[in-house]
Parts: sequence; C-alpha cells; structure tokens
Amino acid sequence: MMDMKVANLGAASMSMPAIGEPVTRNEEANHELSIRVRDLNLWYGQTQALQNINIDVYQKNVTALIGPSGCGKSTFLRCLNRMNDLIRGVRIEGLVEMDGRDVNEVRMDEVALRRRVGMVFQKPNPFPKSIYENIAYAPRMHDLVSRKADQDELVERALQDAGLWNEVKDKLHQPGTSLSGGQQQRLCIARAIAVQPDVILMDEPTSALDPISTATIEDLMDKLKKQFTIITVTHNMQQAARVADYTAFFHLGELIEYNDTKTMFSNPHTKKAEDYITGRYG
Ligand SMILES: Nc1ncnc2c1ncn2[C@@H]1O[C@H](COP(=O)(O)OP(=O)(O)OP(=O)(O)O)[C@@H](O)[C@H]1O
Repeated sequence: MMDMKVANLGAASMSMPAIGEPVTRNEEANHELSIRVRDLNLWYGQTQALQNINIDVYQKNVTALIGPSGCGKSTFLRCLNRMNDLIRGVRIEGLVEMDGRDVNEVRMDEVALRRRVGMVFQKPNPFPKSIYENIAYAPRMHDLVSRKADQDELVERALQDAGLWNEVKDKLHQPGTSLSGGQQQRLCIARAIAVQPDVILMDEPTSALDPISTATIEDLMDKLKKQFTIITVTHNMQQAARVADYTAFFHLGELIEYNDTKTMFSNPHTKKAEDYITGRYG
C-alpha cells in the first residue's frame, strides 16, 4: 500500500500519512473530505484492474489521476459514480464513501448519485438537441426547475459558469453539435454543472482539443473548483502540474503515490512516479 512504499523509500523526515491521505499536504488546498475510498478492488471477469485503493479526495480542489495507459485511472473514476455497474462481469469490493455514505449501498439511488457526481468525457458528447435543451433537460428531469423563467435563468447561469454564454447567447436554439469541439466540451461542462453536483469527474477532458481550447478548459477548472470537487484523468503532465492541487499516480491497478501536486512533480516519493513523470516510461 502507498504508505508502505513511501516508508520503503526512506522518507524519514516526514510523518507517515494516515491511510488514504496524501504524503505531503498542499497547505493552500481545502481539506474537507469529499470522497473516502478504502480497500477498493475491482475485477473485469478474472482480471483484476484495481488493487487495494485507499484515497481521501478533498472538496473543492482539483485532483489529477495520472499513470500509464491501462493502469486503471478511468476504471477508478467510474467507481465514483457507479458507471462500472453498467459493464457486464464487473465485481467490486471495498468502500467508496461520499459525504459519509457508501455509494455502492443497495439503497443508494443511481440516478440521484449521478446528479451529485457529474461526468465529462474525453470526446465532447452533447445530446442531439439544442444548446438550451442540453442544459435544461437534466434539471427538469430532476425536478430542479419547472417554470420557464427559472429554466432560462438556470441555462444562462450554467453557460456563464462554463465560460460559454457570450459565444452562444444569440443561438441557444441551434443544435449543440453545431459548436466547435472546444465549445462542445464547455457545453458538456455546463450540462454537468447545471444540476449542481458536488463532484465533477473529467476523463481526459482536453485530449481531443486544440491548445487554445485546452487552456480555456484549464482556466475553467480553476474557477469551477471554488464550487465543485473536480477529479480529472490526464496524460498531460504539464496539465496536471498546472491545474491540480493533488495528484494520484496509478500503475498496474495500484495507487502508487498520492501527493501534493508540487511535491509530486518536484520531489516524487516513489521511483515509479518519478520514472513516469520524467518520461522514463509510460
Ligand atoms: N470494459 C472492460 N472490460 C474488460 N477490461 C477492461 C474494461 N475496461 C478496462 N479494462 C481493462 O482494465 C484495465 C484498466 O483500464 P482503464 O481504462 O481503467 O485504464 P486507464 O488508466 O484509464 O487507461 P488509458 O489511459 O489508456 O485510458 C486495462 O487492463 C483494461 O484493458
């Protein structure tokens, strides 16, 4: 487990973090607990994809998940909103607790869970509906709004918060798919935040975008973390270093190191994380 690995590397001057905690704290970050994961194991059929994951994710921060292809980042992300339940042959053991409640509890309503935990994917995936409806649909389904005026207000607020309002305010009834890739991704972010989730999961949200759209989304993540807890998967080390308060390094299904981002990139405590970050493999 992570703390043992750290101990093996002889981080003698540090006090040992408790299970699930980062090795080094980011003193600027918020430390109210959002998600507590304990001894999480996941199998696809006979193949184990996650092994004994322990992590505390803090509210209103950006936490980046990094690691070589196939190490389990997306699988882990999907455990947080139970999207793995949709995959046949998946078996999950362990605890994923959000605000003190086990998300895998039988009585936990998946629809309600996915309202609290929004998701943004690698490829922008707006609904085949208007820009307006892309935002208004879910809040209506969840009975968050009914009056037209309230819906209008909510649509405007979500688009403002996603930094898209000025670009689309005169064409709200055009299809979401008529926007550029970067705009579509911000539309998907607006759609995710319109239901006021606690957590937003992002799975390589900028990997299909050009550098300018990428920078726009990164700025947006920095703004949105004031309101939401963001967990993002990225292959882009510079992006993790720029946007994340905390970074978790996965390798072959294990969480090898969880650390304050600055420490992770300047003084990683495990050889594997160091090799990956410095491009020696992965
Ligand atoms: N639906 C699935 N069925 C069977 N095995 C899967 C499934 N999804 C992922 N896996 C396997 O689980 C392991 C972890 O995959 P996952 O997609 O979580 O890794 P990742 O770190 O997100 O990779 P990448 O960076 O390439 O997206 C891999 O060995 C992968 O082949």
